[in-house]
Amino acid sequence: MTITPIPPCSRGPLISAEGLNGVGKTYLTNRAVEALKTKPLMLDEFSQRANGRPGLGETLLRSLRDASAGDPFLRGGTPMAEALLLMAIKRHDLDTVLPDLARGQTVIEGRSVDTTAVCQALLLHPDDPDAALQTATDLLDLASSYRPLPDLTILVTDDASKAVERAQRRDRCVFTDEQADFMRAACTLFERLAATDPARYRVVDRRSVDEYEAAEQIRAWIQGAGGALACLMEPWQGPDAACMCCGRRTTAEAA
Ligand SMILES: Nc1ncnc2c1ncn2[C@@H]1O[C@H](COP(=O)(O)OP(=O)(O)OP(=O)(O)O)[C@@H](O)[C@H]1O
Ligand SMILES: Cc1cn([C@H]2C[C@H](O)[C@@H](COP(=O)(O)O)O2)c(=O)[nH]c1=O
Repeated sequence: MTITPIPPCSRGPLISAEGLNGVGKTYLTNRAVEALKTKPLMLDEFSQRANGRPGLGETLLRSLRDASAGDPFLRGGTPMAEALLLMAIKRHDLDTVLPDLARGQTVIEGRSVDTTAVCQALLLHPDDPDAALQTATDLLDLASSYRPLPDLTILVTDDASKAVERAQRRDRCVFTDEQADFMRAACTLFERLAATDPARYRVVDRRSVDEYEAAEQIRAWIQGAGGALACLMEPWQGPDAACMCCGRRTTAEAA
């Protein structure tokens, strides 16, 4: 029996933008996209969904908002149950863009399962950064059994205090000391998590590049993400499953 590899999938790349509230994900990604001839499909961050699109994802998000009584990090006191709901929302997001990926469109998610891994791991281990890192990695493994991880994850990072300032100015609010501390811990954990998987993450650090360079780096990463992508498999179906985008199986038996 000979196994003949088949050509790469014609799907588009799935890219996520990650980082703290107010770090500039939306601002820089929009700047980057302005410079692209072919525009990606942008999947809104959670706060942009306030007015509600119909559907299951929105309903799940509303129940998290209700249960967390206005907490900016959707903390309702049961971090693992919340983690599973957040992963379900991110699975729902993927479901809604599968037809776009299948026709070759680039899709950019404003936040993906890495935010879930970081925030929920910090809630599970508020005083133990190493345990939080291990749990964040484990939560990403769990998330990757719900849905494929993004092909590329762009982490925008900065001094946490600068991100806090920008988010406060934008939202005309003042974070409590506890919320600002949570953001500082999330900043460190995002950076440590990114370092565990350099193949998937690209990090733009606003402490060392200005906004023009940052937007240009992001543009180049988005532009370079397409082409020669592997098929997108249902993680829970194993390696012989058909691609969610092109419908093919990754290996074909030849006579
Ligand atoms: N280089 C910059 N110069 C001026 N304003 C900026 C810059 N970067 C970001 N901002 C502003 O800071 C605010 C926060 O940025 P942005 O909304 O992009 O953050 P974000 O990472 O998407 O945050 P969140 O996840 O909370 O939505 C916005 O009002 C944005 O316009
Ligand atoms: C996806 C996700 C989000 N959050 C938090 C992070 C923010 O404080 C809000 C949503 O804001 P956004 O920047 O507009 O997306 O929700 C979270 O705690 N866990 C998550 O998985």
